[in-house]
This record gives sequence, structure tokens and C-alpha cells, in this order.
Amino acid sequence: MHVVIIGGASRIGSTVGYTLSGMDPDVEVTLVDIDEDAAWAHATDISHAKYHFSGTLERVSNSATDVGGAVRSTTPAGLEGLDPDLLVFNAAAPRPEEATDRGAREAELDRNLEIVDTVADQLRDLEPVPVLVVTNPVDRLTYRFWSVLDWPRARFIGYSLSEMARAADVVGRKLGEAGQNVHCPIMGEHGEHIVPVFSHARVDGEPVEIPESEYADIREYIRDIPFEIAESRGVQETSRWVTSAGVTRVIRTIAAGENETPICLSTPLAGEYGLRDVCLSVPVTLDENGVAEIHDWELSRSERRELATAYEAVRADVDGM
Ligand SMILES: NC(=O)c1ccc[n+]([C@@H]2O[C@H](COP(=O)([O-])OP(=O)(O)OC[C@H]3O[C@@H](n4cnc5c(N)ncnc54)[C@H](O)[C@@H]3O)[C@@H](O)[C@H]2O)c1
Ligand SMILES: O=C(O)C[C@H](O)C(=O)O
Repeated sequence: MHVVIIGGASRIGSTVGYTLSGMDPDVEVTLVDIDEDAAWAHATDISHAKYHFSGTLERVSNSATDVGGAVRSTTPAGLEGLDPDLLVFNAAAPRPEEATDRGAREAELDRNLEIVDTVADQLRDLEPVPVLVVTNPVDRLTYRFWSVLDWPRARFIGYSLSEMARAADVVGRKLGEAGQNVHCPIMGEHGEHIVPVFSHARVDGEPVEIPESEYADIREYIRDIPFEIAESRGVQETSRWVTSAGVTRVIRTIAAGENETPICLSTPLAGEYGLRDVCLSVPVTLDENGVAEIHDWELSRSERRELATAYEAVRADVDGM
């Protein structure tokens, strides 16, 4: 498998490259970035890391020559010659200085829309492959890629899985259960309008009742924690570890060609949950083409209402784009 990371010199993109190369040494990784030197440096450093991870060390080169397991770098001009199986989009403009709170993702919209349009032009001649969008605001940018690239909608996936780990942490603490035994899926927007699907929460695989009195706290924790992390570490340093682990999980699921249990990711909707012309996180199974199936879960009345609110919020921006 050949994974091409656009914005490969970014904090998140380079960490995805490192994590994926460490876990799956045979996967080829190409870091594409306008910062050619930084992309080269990360590719070289990661290829040296593989010497320790897996006893492999493929020569790094800027060419697209097929070398199994190689970690390469190139600039966007080199995209044309690549033959990716999967694209990760992690390119971003520097985050506005004042964007330090929960509005930070939306504050990135205008600058990152321009980058999406530029990159979509560079991708136009490639064969359609899954595009995993990590750059914020995820739902709006996934939608933009879908609108400007004439590729099947199943190819477009927006990453929002970090929220599931955050939910497991807080729900576990509320219930006095170990976080790793908790599964609480999150639908809706990757942002303010998350929809924790409490009706599908599980502990040790069994349905669990979460007291309604805890819902507000749980939501607030999931919304706040990435910004508390960024505040303590520096606003340009977002949640790189959970994000890279989750992105790597999605890539490996696509590479494996299936996942039995649906996970919530953002994708274009065409009538599912009564919604269309928007990207929101919904339960999906994946295969090598992207989204294999959008699952139709029964939701509680309040979950449906929250999903409708997420739809309104994202649509309002999409209308103005
Ligand atoms: N979905 C999530 O859960 C999640 C989590 C964390 C961060 N993010 C988002 O990921 C994005 C990246 O964050 P980061 O801290 O890794 O970014 P960063 O600032 O470290 O890097 C951005 C990179 O994009 C490159 N770039 C800019 N324009 C480009 C173009 N046209 N082509 C190729 N490369 C280009 C830059 O040179 C830079 O290397 C942000 O939008 C951030 O909000 C999303
Ligand atoms: O990039 C951010 O500000 C937060 C990110 O979307 C995350 O959920 O970790």
C-alpha cells in the first residue's frame, strides 16, 4: 500500500508517517509538502527510525521509484507522478494567533479552503482513491473536496475519531469503569456540535445506561480537552498523539479492507439520517475504496435533534463557501 500524506511535514502528518511506518514497515509513505526541506528531513528521520522499529532501512529518494516500504518526500509538483492507494490531507495554513479556544477549528476555514482548492486541482488527474481529511474544520473541508473533485462520494472521509477516545476516558471515569472497556461513538460535527450516541454506549461490549445528569459534563469534556492540551503545550501543538494514532487506525482499516464494528467518521450524506448535501460523522464501515457502508442506527429523539443542529451549523457555513 502507498499512503501519500499532503502536508507531510506538518506536526500531525509527519507523526502519522512515523506511526504508520513503525507499525506497518511494508507500507510506502510519501510526505508531500510545499516545505521541501522539512518534508525531506522528516522522511529521512522516519526511515532511520525504521532501522530500530523493524530492522529495515530503505533508501530515501525524491523519486517515485517503487521501493517497498520506502519513506519518501516530494513537493506538490511531484504529486502527478505518484500512484497512491490513499491520500491523507493534512496541509494547513498557520493557525490564527487568536484561535486558542473552541472556535479555533472554524477560525481556520477561509485559509484552509484556499489550500483545498489548490490541492484538488493538483489531484484532478489522479485515479480516484480514498481521501482522508484531517485538516480543520474537517466536515466543511471534506465537503469542499467532494464538491470540487468529481470522484465518488465514498472516497471522501473526514477524520473525527479522537473524540471516541476522549469519550471513553470521561465516560469510564463517570461510570467507574476502565476507559479501554468503554465504547461511546460520536456522530455529528467534529467541533462544537458533537453528538455523543449514548444510546449505543457499551461497556465490555454490553449496553450501558449513562445517567442523563452526566450528559452535559461528558459533552463539555470532549469539547474542551483538545484546547486544554493545546493551551498547556502551545496553541500550534494540537493533539498530535491521539490524532496520529486514530488516523493510523483508519488507514490500517482501509488497508485491511474491512471493519466489522462501524466507526464514526465524516462523509458526504445523500439522504442518510434524512440529511443531504453535507458531511457529518456517521457510523461507517470501510474498505479499500473508502466508505463501504453508512450504517443506519436507531437514535433517540434527542440524538436526532442534536444531529439536526449539527447539520444546520455545518450547512450554514457550506452555504456561504
Ligand atoms: N481532525 C482532527 O482531529 C485534527 C486534530 C489535530 C489537528 N487537526 C488539524 O490538522 C491541521 C494540521 O495541523 P498541524 O499542526 O499538523 O499543521 P502544521 O502547521 O504543523 O503543518 C501544516 C503543513 O501544511 C503545509 N502546507 C501548507 N500548504 C500546503 C500545500 N498547498 N500543499 C502541501 N502542503 C502544504 C505546510 O508547509 C506545513 O508543513 C490543522 O488544520 C489542525 O487543526 C485536526
Ligand atoms: O486541531 C484542533 O484544534 C483540535 C483537533 O481538531 C482535535 O480534535 O484534536
